[in-house]
Amino acid sequence: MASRLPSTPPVLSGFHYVRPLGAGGFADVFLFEQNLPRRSVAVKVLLQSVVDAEVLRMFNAEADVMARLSSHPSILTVYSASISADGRPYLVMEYCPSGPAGRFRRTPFSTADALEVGVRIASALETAHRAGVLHRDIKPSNILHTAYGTAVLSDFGIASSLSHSSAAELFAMSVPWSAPEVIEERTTGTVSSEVWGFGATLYSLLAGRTPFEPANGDKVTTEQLRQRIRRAKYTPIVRADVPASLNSALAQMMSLDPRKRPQTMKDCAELLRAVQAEIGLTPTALEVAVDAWAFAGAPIDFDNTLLRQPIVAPVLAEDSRSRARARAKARAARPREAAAQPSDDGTTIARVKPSHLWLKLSAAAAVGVAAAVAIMAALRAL
Ligand SMILES: Nc1ncnc2c1ncn2[C@@H]1O[C@H](COP(=O)(O)OP(=O)(O)OP(=O)(O)O)[C@@H](O)[C@H]1O
Repeated sequence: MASRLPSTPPVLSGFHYVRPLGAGGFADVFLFEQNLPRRSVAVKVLLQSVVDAEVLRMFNAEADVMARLSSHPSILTVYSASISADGRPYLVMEYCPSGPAGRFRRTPFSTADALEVGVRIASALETAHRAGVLHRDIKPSNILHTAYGTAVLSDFGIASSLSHSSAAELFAMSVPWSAPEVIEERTTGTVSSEVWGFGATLYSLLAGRTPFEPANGDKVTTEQLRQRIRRAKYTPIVRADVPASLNSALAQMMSLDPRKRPQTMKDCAELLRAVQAEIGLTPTALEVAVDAWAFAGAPIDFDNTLLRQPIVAPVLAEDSRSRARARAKARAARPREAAAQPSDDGTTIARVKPSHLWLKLSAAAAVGVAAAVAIMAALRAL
């Protein structure tokens, strides 16, 4: 959390301000009460002082990425995004009462809890990767717990495209959880560097310290920490309830050579699920979006720097009248007697609609009655 006072909460129509929740590098997060539907929401507001084209680009990308991904059960839900009356872009999100960030140093996670969180977050990341998105900032403070106690991945503030855009030029990192190749600025992010960040995060939750801090509690400078990460010497977590297989999985995720790490987040999840099975736990379900979803929709534009707001579409009377005319014209042009439908094997089946049948019967009856009247009149005239 940033060591500064939170900015003034924005005045938002339809929401009541409650209290500050936290502060990051670019934004403050406040608890608000939404009026309709009534619910508590977390509102992330960009700091006025940092709003420039690059920050707007990151904000737009975060809003779009989270909206695209937040139907995943382990990704924080975003409800809406807009701009406050005083010009600050904001995101309205699901409120999460807690997260591991504050407590993992005091109370490390049990192996069972860490494995469950691990499989959930690995599923979320695998889904993001399949949608072409890299998170690029995996760390304990970006995992939150929902009101129902489940872990969700948050803060896609520096996310970028897997297929690279100008966002990929940006080097951004949280050193204790960053891969050696990111620390050395050889890459801005890859699936392999995410695997490292994920392993380092899981290690932190279990060990109560980040993986390259000295185990004896000695303090190190950021530069010393960078050097230790560059050497990537894995220190096993010595705890009775942490099996060798879990240390081995974490060591693989934090291999110096990216080619020796698990190749996907799904592979990471499977390693953790195998540990769960080994120690008698029911493996946590792997929730990964199907490909049909991952490839649906336009790709996210990571370069958009516009000040965007929701638009209320005007409904023009003239427009709706001309659309009604067009609909009537289309109806008139439709064939009267038959509606054709292709069947599965390509055969076209024509059905006569019952209403048309009724019209035909009525017409036939009318013709019959008229003929009878004419015959009667002719007979009378004789
Ligand atoms: N949905 C939420 N519900 C509750 N608290 C939240 C929520 N989102 C963020 N917070 C709190 O606000 C703090 C700031 O969040 P933010 O996403 O700006 O970034 P950060 O990861 O802490 O910082 P940075 O992005 O600079 O690394 C978080 O650490 C967390 O305590």
